[in-house]
Amino acid sequence: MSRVGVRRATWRALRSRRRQLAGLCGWSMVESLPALLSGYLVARAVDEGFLAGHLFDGLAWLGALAVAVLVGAAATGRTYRSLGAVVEPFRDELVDQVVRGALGDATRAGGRPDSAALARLTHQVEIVRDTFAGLLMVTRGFLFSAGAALLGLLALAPVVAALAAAPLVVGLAVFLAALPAMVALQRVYVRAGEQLGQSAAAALAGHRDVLACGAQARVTADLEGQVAAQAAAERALARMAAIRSLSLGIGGWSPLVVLLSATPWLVQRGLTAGAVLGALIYVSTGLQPALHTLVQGLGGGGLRYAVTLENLLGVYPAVEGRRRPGSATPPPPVDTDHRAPAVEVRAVTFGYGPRARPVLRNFSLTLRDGDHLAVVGPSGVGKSTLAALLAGLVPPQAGTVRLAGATVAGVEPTVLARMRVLVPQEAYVFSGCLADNLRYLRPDADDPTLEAALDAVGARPLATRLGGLAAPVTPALLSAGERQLIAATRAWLAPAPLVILDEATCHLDPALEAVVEGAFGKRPGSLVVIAHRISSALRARRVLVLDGAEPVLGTHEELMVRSATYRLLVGCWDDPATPARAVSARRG
Ligand SMILES: Nc1ncnc2c1ncn2[C@@H]1O[C@H](COP(=O)(O)OP(=O)(O)OP(=O)(O)O)[C@@H](O)[C@H]1O
Repeated sequence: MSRVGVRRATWRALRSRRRQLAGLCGWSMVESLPALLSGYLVARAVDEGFLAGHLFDGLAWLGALAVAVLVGAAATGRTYRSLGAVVEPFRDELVDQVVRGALGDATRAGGRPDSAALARLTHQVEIVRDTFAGLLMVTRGFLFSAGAALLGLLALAPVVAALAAAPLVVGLAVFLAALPAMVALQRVYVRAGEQLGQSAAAALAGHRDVLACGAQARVTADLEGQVAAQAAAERALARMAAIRSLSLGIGGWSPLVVLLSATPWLVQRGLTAGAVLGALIYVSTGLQPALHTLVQGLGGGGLRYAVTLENLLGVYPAVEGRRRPGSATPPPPVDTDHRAPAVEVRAVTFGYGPRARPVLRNFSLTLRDGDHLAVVGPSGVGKSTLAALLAGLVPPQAGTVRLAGATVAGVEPTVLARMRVLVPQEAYVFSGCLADNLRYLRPDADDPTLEAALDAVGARPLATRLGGLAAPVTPALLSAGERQLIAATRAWLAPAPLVILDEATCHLDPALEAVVEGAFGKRPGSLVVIAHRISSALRARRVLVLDGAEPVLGTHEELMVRSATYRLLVGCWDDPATPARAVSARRG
């Protein structure tokens, strides 16, 4: 995501809150009253009061200044209220988008949202909120305070305004010229920190694997390299602070020097002592602090704002334009071949680490469109691994997995979502209404379509119990089976031609499981069921037995003859839903 994206998002946030921004500007104007009047009132107090021998007149002018200060202080409180009205809605939009994006990614990938990443992103949203607020405050503070001080200087004498404004402009120009380089360095620093955080977290989470593979030295060297890179980035950023000091020196301090050294000349031209004092007050209490705040604010929080927002927009670009279910842009088309097999696994070898024994070795499988396959085997043999390979969640170390002719390894989640839907055992349901949960993989589905899906999958009683499509869903209050039923209905609605159920109905009673699998069996496309009960195998057209040796593929009858593992599994499965009628139903 580019800087242009950040600029566009910022302008959009400001433009859409013009009224609140006008309020902020109005109160800022009142707040800058002391900055506008201070030098002028002091000049009058000195010239017409104290130097003229009129003590009370002088005090009266200073009293007027005190009133202006009180009014300004009262206005400061109101500026913060207006600031909240501009900043908080922007923050809400960002949070909304980040959470939607994370849920969308998780649902499309058929798993849980990455809560650590989500926490990191919402923390970044808070950073953006705080720095956006800071940026607004320092920018408008500079514009109004420096503007007011320059106006005051003009009122005193145009020549002193020119003497003070010239160095200010040069100092500001130096700072603005260095700003892009500062943003670039800040970006490098933030990226280095993120990379280090991710690598450290990955190393910590996988420390057993690291030890098992004997990779401690390599992992430590990698992390040390990243620590060094982050330190170098921080040093480079710190060096940039020198530029900030230079611009402050030119723009903030040299106007004072210029004015002081020009005093004799100014006095010769008829400038009064009060006017000289007033000009010095404008520079030292108006221009200089305004520039100081701007430079420190932009150079600190402003850089963090730009880089953090850039980061967020890069993860969820829709932050730029709020994405709503139903208005989602369709994912790019998948380059599929309708004549190709629905699933084609060719000579796949996969293991969870270079030294780990492969879970699948030289494994091949072909399913035609409309096929219905059950996968059975002892615990830990690799059934879920096969499901993950078919779903493109893990890439094979050798061989290929193709769905309708398209390779799945390394494909974007949005594209994968068009090719297959994987329903894991841990059903993912999010807080929201039932309809939102069901529509997640098919945002354009209207209510009648959702109702039809509920009927097909046998989820109608659950929907009625919850209170209909608009009823709120609280995942923690649902039973595991109810969550599975919602996830199954969502998958049934998905446009993907291949459905993979990985023990996705294990918490349903056998009768409801039969209804769900029957619904998927009638759905156009292909179905792979990692079987939890023998009844699932009996309903399938073909069964794949994985037992660590050579996988065996066949019908139930064939496998009863050919596979001792299968016979053993059938014998062990204590399944009340295994009557002969299930076999005859399948045959029919
Ligand atoms: N992320 C992982 N990292 C390392 N090893 C893993 C990982 N996931 C699974 N394994 C190992 O791979 C093998 C196959 O696991 P898998 O979950 O595919 O088996 P399964 O047949 O689905 O088992 P179950 O029926 O108990 O769910 C097991 O030995 C398991 O310990």
